[in-house]
Amino acid sequence: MGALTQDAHARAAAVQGSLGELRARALDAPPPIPFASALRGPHLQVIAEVKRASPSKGLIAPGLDAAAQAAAYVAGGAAAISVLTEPSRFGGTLADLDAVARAVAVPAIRKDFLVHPVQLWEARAAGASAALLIVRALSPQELRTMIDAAAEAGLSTLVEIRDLGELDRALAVNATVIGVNNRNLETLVIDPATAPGLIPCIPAHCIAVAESGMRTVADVGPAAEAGADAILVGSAISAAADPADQVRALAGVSRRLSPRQAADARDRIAG
Ligand SMILES: O=P(O)(O)OC[C@@H](O)[C@@H](O)c1c[nH]c2ccccc12
Repeated sequence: MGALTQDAHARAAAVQGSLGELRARALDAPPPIPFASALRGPHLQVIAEVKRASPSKGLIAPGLDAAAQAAAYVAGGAAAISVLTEPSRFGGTLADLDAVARAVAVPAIRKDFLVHPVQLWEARAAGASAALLIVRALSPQELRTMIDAAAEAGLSTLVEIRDLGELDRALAVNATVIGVNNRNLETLVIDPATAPGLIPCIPAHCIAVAESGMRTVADVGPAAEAGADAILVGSAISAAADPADQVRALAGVSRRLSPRQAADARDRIAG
């Protein structure tokens, strides 16, 4: 992940001079669509991702039409669309984000290794309603700066964690939508037990999202059982012959309706 964040710093530096213009474009963009409220419901909500490629899988769907793909996801019931904008490993572009935000009436999320506020203004200028912040990729000071900058830009955040220490850092900056990544971004290895293990520790007032490595309804079961409000799915649906149908199947899973009991869950992990 070091290389990806270094790269992100270089990309941020390259657009630094355009901050004024980006802020002006952000103010002209259609207003952001509420993100957190889109992710609560009796069924598991699906954040469907537009993903052309990845470091672990290589090319997934290099030729996909981002806007058409997002429209198909929404037809299948997706509550929000995640759009990779990282160019070197994920084949993403800000143009994809812009196209998706124009094509659908659900929140679009900028998915990238965001390290600098100017990238949040880029996201809002491209029509995003939310942005991903990866706790592991940011110092505590940077995380605070990015949370504040996102709020100033009018963006909601999806704050990504992988362990209890990172959950505490997310809660310390009042994150409300918290994603638990099953994939270790350093080794790229998926551990499907990560999200189901940590989600019960996420306080009930937050939205809990299980991320990565889920392809089938059976794969989603443990996250739903753990009390996830939403799942984030990319590879499986980006390459699907019928993406609407696949999202529809995943979106049909009932979530556990009892509130998460964060204090108890922590005790179980600690003890
Ligand atoms: O393609 P998958 O295994 O369904 O995963 C989607 C999403 O969780 C993944 O793309 C992701 C989660 N966190 C990230 C951070 C950066 C880049 C990508 C990601």
